[in-house]
Amino acid sequence: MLAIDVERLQKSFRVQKNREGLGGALKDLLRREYTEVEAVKRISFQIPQGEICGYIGENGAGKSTTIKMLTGILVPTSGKVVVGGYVPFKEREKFVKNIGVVFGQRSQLWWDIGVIESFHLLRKVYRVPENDFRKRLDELVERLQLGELLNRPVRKLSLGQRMRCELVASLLHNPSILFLDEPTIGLDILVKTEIRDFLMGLNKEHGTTILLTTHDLQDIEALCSRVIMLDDGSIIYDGSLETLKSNWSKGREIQFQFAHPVKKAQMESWTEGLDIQWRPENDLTAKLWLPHSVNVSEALSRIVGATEIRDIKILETNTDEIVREIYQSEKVSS
Ligand SMILES: Nc1ncnc2c1ncn2[C@@H]1O[C@H](COP(=O)(O)OP(=O)(O)OP(=O)(O)O)[C@@H](O)[C@H]1O
Repeated sequence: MLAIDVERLQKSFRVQKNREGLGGALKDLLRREYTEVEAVKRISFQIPQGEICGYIGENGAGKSTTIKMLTGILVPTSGKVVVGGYVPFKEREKFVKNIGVVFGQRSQLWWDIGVIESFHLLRKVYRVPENDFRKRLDELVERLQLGELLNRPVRKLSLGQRMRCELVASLLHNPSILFLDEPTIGLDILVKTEIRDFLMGLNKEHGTTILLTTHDLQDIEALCSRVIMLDDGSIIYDGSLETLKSNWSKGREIQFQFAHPVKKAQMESWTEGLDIQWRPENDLTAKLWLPHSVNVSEALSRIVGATEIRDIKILETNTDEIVREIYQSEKVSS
């Protein structure tokens, strides 16, 4: 079953033009002029139930506008949007029972009351039966270790503590689809890891579909099997992170640990004639940069034949760099 079905979805905003100077301001008063901003340009994608999908793009690419249409906050200008079997902006009451939303920069909790009071209020909003609520709350509190935080007012929580509470709040009604907008923004690496582990577990155990918007590509690497990349309102990539990396990385890096000290000139002599760069770190370790054009097995056999190797490590392609490059070139084929 499809959790999210989007076809030729489009959103334009009418934005007031501001003319320059005092004369311009007077003219604006008498006769306003407007321009159209097309924030989302006829995008189509389908997300099956149980998938974790990353939704990425530069500032202003149209991510929030899409999420707002998917969660029923904004009405599309045209196109089809069905989430959990409902049209979000039309069937709001039934629709919201099926989704959870966490906006990293905005809270759904009441600032001055204890966290547990907010949870009770949300139970009433979503009409969750008391027994189901208790069971769910106990499970979530244990998973996210909220125990002693429950009676504190939200304003006295750290950002990491608040984010954990936000996640619980979004899941109390057991939604099958979760929208996360920058859920780890501003958090330290420990809390980020905790949240990523929690989301992974949630997806595995409950089959929760997750659409994750983030600028933190480590979130994507840790969680997403699929990534949709947006640029200027259009989808420029929809596929696996692996394919994105292999299509876009220019090569790979291999780290060698030698059994005996080696000088850079010696390393270069082993791979003479190959378009390869050696970067020694000390006498016993060096990194080798191999562009895709170079035959890896030829390079490796030359090196292994020339010296004794203690260890070889193929280093991960740096996704941040790849994505930055794609944003800059603004073209990608899936
Ligand atoms: N309410 C609005 N009125 C007019 N223009 C808008 C409105 N909301 C968004 N836009 C414009 O639509 C475009 C897409 O904005 P959107 O907020 O969806 O981008 P984003 O990818 O979420 O960016 P960010 O990463 O900065 O949150 C931008 O040009 C933005 O200025």
